[in-house]
Amino acid sequence: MNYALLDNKPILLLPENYNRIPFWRMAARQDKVRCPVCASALRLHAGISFEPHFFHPEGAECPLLTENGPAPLDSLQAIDEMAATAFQAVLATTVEKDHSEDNTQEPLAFSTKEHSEASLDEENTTAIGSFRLPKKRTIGSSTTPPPPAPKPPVFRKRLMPKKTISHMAEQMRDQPLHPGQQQAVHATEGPFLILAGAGSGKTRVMTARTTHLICELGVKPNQIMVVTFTTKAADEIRQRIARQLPAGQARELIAGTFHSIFYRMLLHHQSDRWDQQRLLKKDWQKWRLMRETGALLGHDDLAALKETEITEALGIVSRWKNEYILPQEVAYREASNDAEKRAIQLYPLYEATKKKHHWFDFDDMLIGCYEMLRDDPGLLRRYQDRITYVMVDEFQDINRIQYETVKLLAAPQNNLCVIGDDDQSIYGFRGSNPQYILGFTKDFPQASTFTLEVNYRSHSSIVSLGYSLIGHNRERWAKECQSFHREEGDTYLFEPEDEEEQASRIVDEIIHRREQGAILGECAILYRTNESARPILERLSEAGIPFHYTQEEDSFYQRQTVRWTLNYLRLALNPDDTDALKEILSTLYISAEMWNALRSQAIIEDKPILHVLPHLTQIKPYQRKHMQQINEILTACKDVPPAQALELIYEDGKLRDYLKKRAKDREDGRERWSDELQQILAASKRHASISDFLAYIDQMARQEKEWRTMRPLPDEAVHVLSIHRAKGLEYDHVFLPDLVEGALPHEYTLDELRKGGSGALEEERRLLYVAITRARRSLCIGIPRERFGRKTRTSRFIAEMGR
Ligand SMILES: Nc1ncnc2c1ncn2[C@@H]1O[C@H](COP(=O)(O)OP(=O)(O)OP(=O)(O)O)[C@@H](O)[C@H]1O
Repeated sequence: MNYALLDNKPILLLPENYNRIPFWRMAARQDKVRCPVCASALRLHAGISFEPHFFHPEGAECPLLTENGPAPLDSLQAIDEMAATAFQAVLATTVEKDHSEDNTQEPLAFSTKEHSEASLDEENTTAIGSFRLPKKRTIGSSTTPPPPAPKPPVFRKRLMPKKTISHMAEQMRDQPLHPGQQQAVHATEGPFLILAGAGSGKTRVMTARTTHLICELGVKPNQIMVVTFTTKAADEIRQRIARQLPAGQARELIAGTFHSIFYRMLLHHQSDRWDQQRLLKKDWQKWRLMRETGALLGHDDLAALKETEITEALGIVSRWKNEYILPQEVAYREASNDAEKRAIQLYPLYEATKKKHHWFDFDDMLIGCYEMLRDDPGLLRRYQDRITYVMVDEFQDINRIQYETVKLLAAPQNNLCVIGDDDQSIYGFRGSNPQYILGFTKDFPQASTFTLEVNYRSHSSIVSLGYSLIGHNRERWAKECQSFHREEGDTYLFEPEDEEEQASRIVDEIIHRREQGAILGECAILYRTNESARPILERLSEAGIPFHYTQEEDSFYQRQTVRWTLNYLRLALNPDDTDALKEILSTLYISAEMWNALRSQAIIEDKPILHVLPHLTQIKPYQRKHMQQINEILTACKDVPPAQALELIYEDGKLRDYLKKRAKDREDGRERWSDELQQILAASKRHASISDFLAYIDQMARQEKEWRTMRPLPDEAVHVLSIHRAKGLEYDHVFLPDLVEGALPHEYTLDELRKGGSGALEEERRLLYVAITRARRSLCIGIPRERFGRKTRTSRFIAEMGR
């Protein structure tokens, strides 16, 4: 139903007031939205593909519902009529009452506004007769026309592709391998480049090619090396092949990622040197090593470096190593920025320290294997004799050191088949380079090239959106593409108010699809940056929907800025909360040493520590004034909604000033703290009281521990993952949040663009292309109108791909 009562006033869900949905959603959570027939609390369901509506929660008893739960579909109309009559009755009495009490009452669409907004309207408007006009506007005499009203956000619309691609011919349908795929399977000798678009069956072709080599051509499985991008892909190929081969044979196949195959070789020949106990797996292990080394060697500048600076520099070092650029080669390089300068300084030191302690990192495995084969011709020969066929999947993401090693192994026969899609190269920051796929035929002039251009995965409008977008990249191999599926598919664009509402809409949509028969495991939410995941995970948790999520960052609520902010709120509720006060002392410029003095004073005066703060003798007059203010602010915060309290704490309480100064002192130019403040603010807007908000956060913090250990069955949980991790995977329903400038394309990319480089923008476009092409049937793209409390701009990619 699209009508309900809010505080006994009728509200109507009509397109012109859909912008009220976040507020009504919150009111419904607080049981303030009621059914006009039975007066029970209603919930609001506002997803993406369907009209928003109010509904009775499970177990409600209402004439609108049958005894056995919601009424069957065929009686819906009768129910609607019944409710509408009841609603009209309330409406009539309300309007009558309103007219008799106040003849400036707004029309129905506006009578539903919440009080704060209504009073704001009164402040900013002037009453003339029964009309309200905005202040600072004159009537009639003005020659300048009023500025056009901003376009209302799009609640939901179909996103139509800019270019429509053709369908595959009817007579070629329904065969396990189509002619192009068959050709790729049967061409086995010599170098071979398969350029394949997204969803064109690369995995299928690799599997079929391997079985063809073994079953038709009698090649032994241990003579074939298949390199995949993920262990999961290697396992999948092995499983598929196992179904077609005698027992045990599939296990002999040399299949895996570059790292796993090369590491096995290293362990076999140099087991002492490559003991996995000596592997530096995590970034923190590396930066700690560097910091300690710096201190030991008396490099004060190194010891003073921040964790982020060391990690950033080691990222550059890793890229150099993947490009096989050695420390001595970078020594004389002119650094293009500070990070590169630090990397030049760190690289030799990092390598020497590792060597001294016999440690190694993942990049060393690649270099180690390459050098082992290059420097031992006898060993190389043995491998070359044994491995007679080499296949490399996701070749667009290969880096130099991997490519050089593959070339060594494939020689001299060069039965080297590489499969890739230059449009899906998304690991530039790790040293991978689409130039290797684009230049393969130069390295192997005798190579045959095939293209696979039919997309078998996605419904046609999804394929068209992907190709409309990627066509804007200059550095690419142009491909003709066709769609196997004739169904158009669902492609939606929606513009929620902010990231919180965006998460609510996605989750409501998933609930709706589940009711329509969709499997949760076939729904995926793909994000560009980790920040996008938080509200989504929280909303999934609230709705009790299981999900798969690999924690990639620290918990949001454990971050320093967030902890400080929440402790201010805790103190507002309870000035006796000593733990909270102790944590925020530094933000008040009170040293930890004063804590004991404060406690003694509080005991003597029998007051909360917060209240004795202004009376401390050790503090300066300006501090005393600030402490008094803090006490006043926190007292004022107690009874206001958390969002209002946060504004007071940020501004009047000067928390924002403190964080800004702190970031400046640490020369940490990144505005992460500011985004974090805005994220807390956005989250708080969904709660009416501080206690409600803090209880919610405690619950989320508890649930987060469960998220880390939760292992639901694949089909029974929604997938929440980064676009990078989604490569090679596919889902029926894909949701892409935050298609705004600064998120996708990422802020770093925009920085590079401002400096004149366009390479990073092309990689971001490829990233979005990968995301879009993961979807089989439906794709929903969210454009929150605010993110981190700031107005957003729609991602430039939207206009490139659709209309
Ligand atoms: N000849 C075919 N007929 C019908 N379906 C096919 C055919 N070939 C592949 N498919 C299906 O198309 C989908 C995509 O195939 P696959 O995952 O092998 O593509 P891919 O090229 O590896 O994709 P991507 O690079 O985008 O990850 C799969 O669901 C697969 O089963």
